[in-house]
Amino acid sequence: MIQIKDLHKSYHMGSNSLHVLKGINFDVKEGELVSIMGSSGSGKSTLLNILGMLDEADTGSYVLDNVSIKGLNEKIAAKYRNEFLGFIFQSFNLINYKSALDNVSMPLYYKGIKRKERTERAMHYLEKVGLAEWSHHLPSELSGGQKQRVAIARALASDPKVLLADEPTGALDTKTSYEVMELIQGINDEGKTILVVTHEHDIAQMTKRIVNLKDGIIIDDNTVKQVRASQYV
Ligand SMILES: Nc1ncnc2c1ncn2[C@@H]1O[C@H](COP(=O)(O)OP(=O)(O)OP(=O)(O)O)[C@@H](O)[C@H]1O
Repeated sequence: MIQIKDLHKSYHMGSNSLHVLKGINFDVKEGELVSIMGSSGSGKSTLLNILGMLDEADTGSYVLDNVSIKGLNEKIAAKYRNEFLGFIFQSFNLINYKSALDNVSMPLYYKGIKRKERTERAMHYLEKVGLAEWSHHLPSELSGGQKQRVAIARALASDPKVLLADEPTGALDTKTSYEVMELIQGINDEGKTILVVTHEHDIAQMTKRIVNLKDGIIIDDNTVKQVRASQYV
């Protein structure tokens, strides 16, 4: 589903430059649930922004669902972004004056889907995340965990090929974090390819594979089973 080869990215500020990604290689197969881990500044968000087609690498290649992403013009990139990718953010990014239902159905409006189908699809995904009864509530009337569930329903409603989650539990307490991760696991069990950026070990352990970044390079890339086995040696 994703093939990344020798990605490099630097930021330039005046005469200074910061080499943030220093040759990243990895593949993600359809149906995987992968976490990208690393301490602050290791390059996780930079990598996720590139994977999410919000930014471009300086060199290297990125193939998403057999499409080479590098050098696409903005219009085509936006089309692929909408078609292929769903995003989940730490701070939920919901529209505060719109109900849960409207938050979930709004992206479908921009895809040209008719009102009746938009509402049906949005309700279907709100049911899936356990929030059918909250569909007419505003985000301010929902808990953090419920807000993230709305955001997950919104991401799923467009049926993207890949879900990209940037610290999806970063604003949640421990119990709610585990509940949100269990929801993400359930979505993955149904076949969705999901990448989760996190700096928390216990969250990464709830995925199936952990890619560990340090100073812009991958220092480990193991399945969670391998990681657990090595902890008992
Ligand atoms: N737009 C930018 N311009 C200049 N420097 C940047 C920019 N974005 C990130 N950086 C720098 O690049 C490095 C990597 O940042 P990045 O946000 O990718 O790390 P991260 O692992 O996601 O960190 P965190 O967990 O704190 O979000 C940091 O030193 C950061 O200050």
